[in-house]
Amino acid sequence: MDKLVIEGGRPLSGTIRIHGAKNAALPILAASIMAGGKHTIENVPDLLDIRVMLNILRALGCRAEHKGETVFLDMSTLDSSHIPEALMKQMRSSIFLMGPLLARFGEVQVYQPGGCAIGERKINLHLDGLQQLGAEIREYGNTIVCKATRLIGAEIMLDFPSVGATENIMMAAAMAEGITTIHNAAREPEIQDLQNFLNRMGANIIGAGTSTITIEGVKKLIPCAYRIIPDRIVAGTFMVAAAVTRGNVTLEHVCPAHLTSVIHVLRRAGVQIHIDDDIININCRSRPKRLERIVTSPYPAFPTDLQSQIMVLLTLAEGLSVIKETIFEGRYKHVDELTRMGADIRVDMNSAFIRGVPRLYGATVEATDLRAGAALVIAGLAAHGTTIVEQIHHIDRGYDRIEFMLSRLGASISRQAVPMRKKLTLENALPPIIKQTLIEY
Ligand SMILES: CC(=O)N[C@H]1[C@@H](OP(=O)(O)OP(=O)(O)OC[C@H]2O[C@@H](n3ccc(=O)[nH]c3=O)[C@H](O)[C@@H]2O)O[C@H](CO)[C@@H](O)[C@@H]1O
Ligand SMILES: C=C(OP(=O)(O)O)C(=O)O
Repeated sequence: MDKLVIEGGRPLSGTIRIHGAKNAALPILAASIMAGGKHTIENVPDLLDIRVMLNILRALGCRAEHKGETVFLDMSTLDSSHIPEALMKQMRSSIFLMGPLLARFGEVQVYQPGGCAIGERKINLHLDGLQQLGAEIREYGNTIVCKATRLIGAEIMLDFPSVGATENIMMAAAMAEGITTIHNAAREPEIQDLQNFLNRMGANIIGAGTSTITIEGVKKLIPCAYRIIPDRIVAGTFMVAAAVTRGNVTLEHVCPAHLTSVIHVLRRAGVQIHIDDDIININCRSRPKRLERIVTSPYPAFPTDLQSQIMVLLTLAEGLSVIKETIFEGRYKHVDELTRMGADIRVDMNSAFIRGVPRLYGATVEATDLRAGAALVIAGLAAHGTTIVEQIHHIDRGYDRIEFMLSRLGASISRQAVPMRKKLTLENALPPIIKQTLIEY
């Protein structure tokens, strides 16, 4: 178990390159099993979730190697459609394998997935969608068995534009008989990336990026080489970090079009942003302005995955700001930690009221989930004194060595190992003299 130790108060300055998108890479790695043979996937970041996905692929019989930022996959040895429960529970994205395994084997056994505790995160829309394509689904406690002798195209209307359900259905439908139309589909850029990857393998899909996706099933997919899009949430995190520390930072290898809502919100807060092709410069010299209302909603609106980070900026803005979180009911766990650093925040239902304070103070805080952890790191960079962020395995799920990237921008941040605590048992708690007496007795 590691922790991050941050000495705050230094403006970030310099240039860094943004790594590939976790949320694009994970479904694409899952989709690759639909084509037997060798794939090369580039711009894949070295994240905990990616490691888990590669371990699942290995457990299913594939060969998978991650060298630098390239993943080499050989799907010709894939021989199982049963995801081990222990691996399934390590992240939410293990559910992405359901559609592809069903398409390839006609059956799949999975378990309820794990992942960050940010809400209930049901999988009913995934299961309903697969059922509409002809799958028969049985649930035995935690175990889900899904079978389909034939997958047949269907008209599917999602009750909510779920990112994961849209992706799972797209993948299964890519090899179904006939045409599938997904209405009220999610429109995130990662869905367009998945469409591009599937089409590169020979699928026939149009419409990703809009609310209606049409998939004409094909009989066979072929392996391919593909490059993952840049991570818009990592880019957004660094944009906020630059602004909060009143720094001047240039981000390379980003896709500004994927960050429209974020750029708009930061500009409203008084942050200067310059865009040049795939480069974004963030410059902030003064105290941020308050933001009356930020509402997290499906893309292209402001992303829930940047809600905790933007909240840090608002803790230091002049006046009262309001955030409304509409995607995950449990995504305000960073609030208590920020309060311990001096922030003034009140939460009422899904709204957070943030009254800006002149400064935050260093404290020992705990990352409760991935983006909450990133927010605490940003708060530590801006705070007076030392901040220690614990439970950083959550942060490692989505940021490739965050401390390394921030150090390159002049931050004082280091990763330190936390010594393993001795398990507290009655025996461990007894002083040696009493232990000896007991043994003799
Ligand atoms: C790996 C990945 O891409 N993760 C992203 C993906 O997660 P994920 O795909 O899990 O998010 P969804 O869009 O599916 O979830 C959004 C909302 O729908 C609900 N829901 C979802 C599915 C379902 O079957 N039933 C149901 O009720 C969820 O509980 C949540 O309240 O989109 C989220 C919303 O942008 C992001 O925060 C995550 O970073
Ligand atoms: C919630 C997130 O991811 P996941 O869906 O993988 O838990 C995230 O990336 O912020």
